[in-house]
Amino acid sequence: MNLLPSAPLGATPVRAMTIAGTDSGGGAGVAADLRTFALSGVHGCVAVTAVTVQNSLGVSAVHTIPPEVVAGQIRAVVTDIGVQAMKTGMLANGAIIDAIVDVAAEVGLGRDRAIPLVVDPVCASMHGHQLLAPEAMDTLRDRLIPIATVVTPNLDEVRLITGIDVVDGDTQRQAAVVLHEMGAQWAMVKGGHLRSSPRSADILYDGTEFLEFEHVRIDTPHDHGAGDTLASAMCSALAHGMSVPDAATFAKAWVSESIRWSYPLGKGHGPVNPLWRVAGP
Ligand SMILES: Nc1ncnc2c1ncn2[C@@H]1O[C@H](COP(=O)(O)OP(=O)(O)OP(=O)(O)O)[C@@H](O)[C@H]1O
Ligand SMILES: Cc1ncc(COP(=O)(O)O)c(N)n1
Repeated sequence: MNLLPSAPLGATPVRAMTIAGTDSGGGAGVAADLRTFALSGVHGCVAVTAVTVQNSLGVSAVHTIPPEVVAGQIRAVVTDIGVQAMKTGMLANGAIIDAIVDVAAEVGLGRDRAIPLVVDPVCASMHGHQLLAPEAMDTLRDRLIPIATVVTPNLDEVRLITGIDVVDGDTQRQAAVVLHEMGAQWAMVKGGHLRSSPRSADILYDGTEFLEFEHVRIDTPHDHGAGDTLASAMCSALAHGMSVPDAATFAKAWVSESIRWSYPLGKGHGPVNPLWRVAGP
């Protein structure tokens, strides 16, 4: 695959920010995003939205950060360090989403603004634990998705956001149309959960054409953090100035390799592993 360029040692690199929760097991959330940012030549900045008590078996507690502290982290970074792209992951509740959308208008974040925004609409962990309050769904739909440069739901999230039950490529494309109509500039509907298919195919749509990104399905239980890794790789590529389709091509190859080199950890699901980028066999 084509890799993104790194800045020469000592020079200021491209910057990106993740607005997401922490995973104490280090598999998903902020930890996953920072691994991908660093390994794809990007300095990663962080706005923490929630602290989760989490391991390979699941999430046992969540502590949310006050909305004004989330907005403060974003404002502090944009006004000093400057970033070329951002992504959202776990946002926990509607008040945090409102704070992000408000500060986004202030700092020029989102579609048709200076800083592109990847919205990974995380609703639950892979173990089924809720990571977004159900009453926040309207705020996600009405306020955050309309400022997304690209929104990247998995099939469970598609069902919660659009009501569409994706069972094949046709319903996947139908969901992408609805997400685009909700205001996202691009919608990328991930097919990782269509487990009956031998290929894992994601559909990208911008209101004019459907693009498909696919890879043979890798047989592993260790796919914790795959969604975060796809979205942060796309964020890195956008920070480097790539178009959304080129960023999606890069991110799909990046996450596929990271799933291929995932490893067991704990008694449950191990994490995907972008360290293939530097640690060869
Ligand atoms: N077994 C697999 N083999 C190859 N690619 C996969 C596999 N599972 C998921 N993918 C790809 O990984 C990316 C993440 O997709 P997925 O639909 O699993 O999202 P997600 O549920 O948000 O991820 P996760 O919950 O694991 O963080 C997509 O590009 C998807 O096609
Ligand atoms: C803090 C945080 N953010 C995101 C996820 C989703 O990742 P997954 O679907 O692999 O559990 C998670 N489990 N925890």
